[in-house]
Amino acid sequence: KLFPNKAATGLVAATFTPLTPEGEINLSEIRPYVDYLLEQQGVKSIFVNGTTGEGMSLTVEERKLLAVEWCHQGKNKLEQVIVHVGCMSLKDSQELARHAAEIGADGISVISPSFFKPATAEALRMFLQEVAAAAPAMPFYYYHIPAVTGVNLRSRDVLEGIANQIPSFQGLKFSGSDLMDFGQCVNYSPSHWSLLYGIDEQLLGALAMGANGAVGRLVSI
Ligand SMILES: CC(=O)N[C@@H]([C@@H](O)[C@H](O)[C@H](O)CO)[C@@H](O)CC(=O)C(=O)O
Repeated sequence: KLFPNKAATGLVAATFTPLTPEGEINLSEIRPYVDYLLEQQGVKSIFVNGTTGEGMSLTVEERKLLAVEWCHQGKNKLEQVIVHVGCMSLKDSQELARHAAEIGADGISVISPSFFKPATAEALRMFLQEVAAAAPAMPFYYYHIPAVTGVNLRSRDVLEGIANQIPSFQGLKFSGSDLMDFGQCVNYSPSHWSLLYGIDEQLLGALAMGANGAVGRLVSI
């Protein structure tokens, strides 16, 4: 099998990015953070450089340093380290995707570009495809978060035929409140995909609809 079924399920912590008082990334906090998540929260998987981690406000270099440290500290301890690699620039996203593969991350995730927004689901799929192709063996998760991106395309439309364009497609991180769209994604998805819900306050509803897990901030603190 080209892509072993290694989808992230259960609780996934959306990690904060530790900073020094001067605003520099503080890598020394990551090891105790991993231990805290495992020992105090019972969380075995993490989602780094996402919304909570303020990935979109960091430089590509900072994101790489963080991804390296999370993977290093999580090795043989965490089940999954998923690295968010979405950027406004396709080339930056591709660079981060390649980097995540090189450092042994377990998956990558990509948010929609949000300054020049894709007008159609097909246009967004093409962007995702180009990023995924830079790291074709990395399990790939589309990250839907319309309140932040302003991209209100239905995830169900984005998923249409996506496995043909992205053979490494592994699932969806759905941080939207439209449970009808989420439910339609559940109905469409093959069983080896993982549908991770991202609004902690609505998690019970999403679990009832078939979510395989959650990516959230409330377990990260
Ligand atoms: C906008 C936002 O930060 N949403 C959070 C939620 O965990 C959110 O903090 C929670 O529902 C509390 O409102 C997660 O979806 C974030 C997340 O998965 C990420 O950091 O990538």
